[in-house]
Amino acid sequence: MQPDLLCGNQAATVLQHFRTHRPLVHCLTNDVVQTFTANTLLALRASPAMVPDEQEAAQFAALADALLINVGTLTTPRAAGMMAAIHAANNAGKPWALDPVAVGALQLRTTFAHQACELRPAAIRGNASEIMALAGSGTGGRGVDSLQPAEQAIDAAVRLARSSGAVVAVTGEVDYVTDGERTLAVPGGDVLMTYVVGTGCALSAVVAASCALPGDRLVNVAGACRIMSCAGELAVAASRGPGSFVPAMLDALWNLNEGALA
Ligand SMILES: Nc1ncnc2c1ncn2[C@@H]1O[C@H](COP(=O)(O)OP(=O)(O)OP(=O)(O)O)[C@@H](O)[C@H]1O
Ligand SMILES: Cc1ncsc1CCO
Ligand SMILES: [Mg+2]
Repeated sequence: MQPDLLCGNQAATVLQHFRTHRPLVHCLTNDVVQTFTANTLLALRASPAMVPDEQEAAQFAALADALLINVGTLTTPRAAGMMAAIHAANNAGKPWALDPVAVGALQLRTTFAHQACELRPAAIRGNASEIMALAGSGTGGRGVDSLQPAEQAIDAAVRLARSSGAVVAVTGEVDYVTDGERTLAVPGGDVLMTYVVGTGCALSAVVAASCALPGDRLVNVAGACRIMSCAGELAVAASRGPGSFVPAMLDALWNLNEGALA
């Protein structure tokens, strides 16, 4: 089945909803990407808060609009805090998203991610190797990097969406977003984005936030992907390499408009 292309006006609506609803996003993410993730959400006018302590995480997940669980630098105590937050979010009816960083060969995070998939995530966002490993059709990537193109993970993403109930986004040169029945293709971005740490992790925070916005969750998650890939393109055009890319990316998110998304 050929995926449909996400329309520019659908992405523009998602961007507008970010700016009017300003979702409060509880981010339990890895040590490498905390500041970039928070700044990415702020540039979209959302509100990030990192609250990792197990007791506080359970309290805060019930208050926030959405929760991000990213296993990039998972440790046993952090896993306990994340599980407490997931249960609190579920009990409060709040959506949460999973980023299965480097899931596959490493035991703690792989076991944790499989358990998390049983707990009704609203969305899962990963690169091709991660999504294939989580769907049971691969052993993961090269550390946090993918060894496969996103196209190769579409079937795995569809299976994972059906088994977990989540909207699954698999990113790469083209991003594919599926609810297990419909699949949307989201073009754009630039290969330079893979040479700056955390573009995928920050996207996962935007995906989590998008699940708290009004509208169809599939379109919201695809819109989140388009917002990041579009800002990435604009940032590459305005920068000279990975160093100047990061501030250019935040500026591009801040200034993003309907015309660019179309
Ligand atoms: N070859 C490419 N061409 C264009 N855009 C790309 C390419 N590869 C990735 N991207 C974009 O980069 C962003 C991050 O996706 P990627 O698949 O690299 O995530 P990731 O591997 O989880 O990254 P990280 O773990 O560093 O956060 C997405 O917006 C995606 O569309
Ligand atoms: C480099 C790295 N190592 C663990 S998490 C992370 C961020 C990219 O996923
Ligand atoms: Mg990643």
